Amino acid sequence: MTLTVNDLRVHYRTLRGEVRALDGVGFDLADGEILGLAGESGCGKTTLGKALIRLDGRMRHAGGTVTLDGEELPLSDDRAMNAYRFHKISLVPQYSMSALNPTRRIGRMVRELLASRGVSVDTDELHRRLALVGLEPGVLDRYPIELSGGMKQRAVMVISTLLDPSVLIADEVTSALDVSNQQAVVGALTGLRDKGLVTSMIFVTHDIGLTSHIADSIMVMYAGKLAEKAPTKILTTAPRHPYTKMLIGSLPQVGARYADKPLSGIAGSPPSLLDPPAGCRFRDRCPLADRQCAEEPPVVEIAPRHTVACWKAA
Ligand SMILES: Nc1ncnc2c1ncn2[C@@H]1O[C@H](COP(=O)(O)OP(=O)(O)OP(=O)(O)O)[C@@H](O)[C@H]1O
Repeated sequence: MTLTVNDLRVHYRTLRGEVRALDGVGFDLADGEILGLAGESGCGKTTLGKALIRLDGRMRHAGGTVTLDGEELPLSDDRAMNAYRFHKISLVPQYSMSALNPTRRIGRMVRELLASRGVSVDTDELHRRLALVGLEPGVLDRYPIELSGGMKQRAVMVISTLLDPSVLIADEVTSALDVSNQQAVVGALTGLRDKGLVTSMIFVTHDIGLTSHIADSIMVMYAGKLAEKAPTKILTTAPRHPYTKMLIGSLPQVGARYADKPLSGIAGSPPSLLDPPAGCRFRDRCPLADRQCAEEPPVVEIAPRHTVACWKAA
């Protein structure tokens, strides 16, 4: 098992109190697995990715453990995390392609980044990796503004995986791209895994349709908790959590006309994570909710590799 996350709790300190962005999340990431992480805005996807790399000043590790390749990560110790960050676990952050330094050529950024980690550039290897994601060596002499969004995103992916991390977290790397650039980025990510340059991957996205093309399994989060995790085929064709069913049911279908099949959203909104209610957090929006749902549902493995947190899923 590459990564084991157990009852992870990460809060943000705010003037109004602590926001319980991750409130007891647990899952495994197997060797070679690409895990799609889905759920509506604010459910904690980005917080999970950040927590595994660096807790910023407002974030607090409130409990739980993360084990990577058999070692527990010192999440609260920023300095100790340096030994893991980028070397063993790496992140392509949301909006990272727009955050590239506009005054630096790509090649110089690579050299500076590697130097900061005490590693020198192996030019042949760098060219091989660029080719793997469909980029010419010439991109190293270019400024970010000279590259398309998809090229920048692929360059960031190469930079993030130069030290062959065990886990790569890719946060919304396809959101701002057109369909063909999305395909190129998804192809590049799977190529990095298939060539063994990263062992396993967490692919964070709003787009459950796209993630089903790349992910071996999908985890759906709701309001800081795990709702359901299952192999992709099962999660998309036979989901058990009412929230997953509604998410899948609200996906638009190409060719379906609104008049024949109106798009159905999920009425209501998630609870505030400042002071979340007890019990199932989805119950105010759930058509199946009853008195039992005032108790917090346990996360149950209802079939091999299929876990779900819902009283009504059994
Ligand atoms: N810096 C912060 N300070 C306080 N609360 C925060 C902060 N960043 C995120 N949050 C809150 O933490 C919760 C989880 O946010 P997070 O960004 O992890 O969700 P997300 O699922 O990644 O959303 P999105 O898809 O919009 O990126 C939300 O309630 C959000 O408002």
